[in-house]
Amino acid sequence: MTDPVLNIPPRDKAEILAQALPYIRKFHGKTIVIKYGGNAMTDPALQADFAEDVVLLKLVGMNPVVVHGGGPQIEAALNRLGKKGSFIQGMRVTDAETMEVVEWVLAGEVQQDIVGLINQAGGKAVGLTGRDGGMIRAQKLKMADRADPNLHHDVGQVGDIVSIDPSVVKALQDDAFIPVVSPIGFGEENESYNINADVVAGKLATVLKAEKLMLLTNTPGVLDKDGKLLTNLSAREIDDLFADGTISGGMLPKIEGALDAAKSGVNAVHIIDGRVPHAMLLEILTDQAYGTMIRAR
Ligand SMILES: Nc1ncnc2c1ncn2[C@@H]1O[C@H](COP(=O)(O)OP(=O)(O)O)[C@@H](O)[C@H]1O
Ligand SMILES: CC(=O)N[C@@H](CCC(=O)OP(=O)(O)O)C(=O)O
Repeated sequence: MTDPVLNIPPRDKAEILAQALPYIRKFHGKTIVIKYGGNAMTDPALQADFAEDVVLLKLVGMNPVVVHGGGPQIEAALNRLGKKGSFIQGMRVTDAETMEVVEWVLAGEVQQDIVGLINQAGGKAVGLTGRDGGMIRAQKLKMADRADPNLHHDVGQVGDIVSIDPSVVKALQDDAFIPVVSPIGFGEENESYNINADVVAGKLATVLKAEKLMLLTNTPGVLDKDGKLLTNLSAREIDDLFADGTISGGMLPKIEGALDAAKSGVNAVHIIDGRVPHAMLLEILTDQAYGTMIRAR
């Protein structure tokens, strides 16, 4: 499909690669964290394109790490059980039954689909949750209300990341594997936590000292009140957008994850449209500015 805002037609991969050499040199050996949002992965043809693009990045010497979401897929599974999900400030309220569904949908279904597609495209993907290698330690999130910080919301088993140990991801990268991470953490009593995938992607990019963080979603980027694409956003501009309600729902944790990574030293942080074929390759391998770039200052 054509990008609805920028009016960019789908590009042929060969055309992208013709421009790519300087970027392949620049990012050789660098880590690129790619958040693959549940809303960007609804079309099977685009999923196959995504997997091929990840393999291509690996083949030319970069180190892609995929963190996947699955909000719509979790919602569909809950609906099949006669349940309906609810969200507070972009976070799913997660009771014990919902947590079980989250674990089997993310780790059992979505992650394994992505692993299978990457392997089919010629890569060697390995699926991990935050439990594997003791990667993501979490605790129960204490969520303050955005409008009234004295008010707190109980969102159940939603996790706040305590620490990320990236050694399992690094070991896999060094061995030519492509890690595919589900956003599930574990607590002191070995309890499971549901963590927003954007937040995991932001923190993982930071601890891996990634060169780039790309968040693939189902909008052309961050939009202003009139639906116009904002190509560049600083921390201050983001505060204004939070304050006037322009950013809401799933975009709240996305921008938080993005800003956290930008402030912690990840060089380039982009929110881009995963519905555009090869959006990720266009962003990484061409000089085309694309989606919204999040800047620390
Ligand atoms: N200012 C904004 N610009 C773009 N999208 C926004 C904005 N505010 C809220 N959103 C919503 O955020 C959604 C993306 O977040 P989310 O649904 O969690 O996607 P993903 O599954 O990719 O993480 C968009 O589809 C849109 O509905
Ligand atoms: C706490 C919380 O909200 N967790 C998310 C985890 C999946 C996710 O983040 O999926 P997307 O990236 O597709 O939105 C959820 O349960 O939906």
